[in-house]
Amino acid sequence: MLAPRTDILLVSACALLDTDGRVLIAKRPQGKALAGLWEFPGGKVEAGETPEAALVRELREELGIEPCERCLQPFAFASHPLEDGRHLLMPLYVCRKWDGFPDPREGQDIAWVAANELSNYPMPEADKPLAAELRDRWTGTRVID
Ligand SMILES: Nc1nc2c([nH]c(=O)n2[C@H]2C[C@H](O)[C@@H](COP(=O)(O)OP(=O)(O)OP(=O)(O)O)O2)c(=O)[nH]1
Repeated sequence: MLAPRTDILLVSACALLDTDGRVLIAKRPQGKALAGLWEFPGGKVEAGETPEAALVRELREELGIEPCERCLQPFAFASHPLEDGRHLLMPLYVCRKWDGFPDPREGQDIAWVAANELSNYPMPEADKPLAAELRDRWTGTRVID
C-alpha cells in the first residue's frame, strides 16, 4: 500500500553570529503562523531557487543585509510536522560575515542572544533541537535535557 502523500515545505533559515558569539533571532509578527515565537531569520524557498539563494533574498528583505552565499555554512536541519498537515524541512545555516547592519524591515522585533540563553526565548517546536545544537557548539558543553 502506498504511504499517504506528504507535502514538504522547504524553508531556509540562518543563525547570524556576531563576534561575541551571539545569535540573532526575530519575533514572528502578529498575523503569521506561530506569531509571537522567536525564530531564525529566513523563509520559504520559492520555485526555482536554491536554499542559499532564498536565504540571501530573505535576509535582504527582512533585515537589509547582504551575506555572500559562500559565507552560509550548513549547520543542521529541522524536519518537523506542521499543524496544517505539511512537513517542514528547514536547513539552518550559520553566517558570520555580511554587509550592512541588521535592521528589521518588516516590523519584527529582533534580539542578539547568547547561544546558552536561547532557551529563554519561546521558539517553534522545530527550532528547539537547533537552538540546543547551537548552544552545545558555542558553549562547548553538552547539556542533557
Ligand atoms: N524563517 C523561519 N521559519 C520557521 C522557523 N521555524 C519554523 O517552524 N518556521 C516555519 C514557520 C512557517 O511555517 C515557515 C516559514 O514561513 P514564513 O511565512 O515565515 O516564510 P516567508 O517569509 O517566505 O513568508 P510569506 O512570504 O509567506 O509571508 O517555517 C524559523 O526558525 N525560521
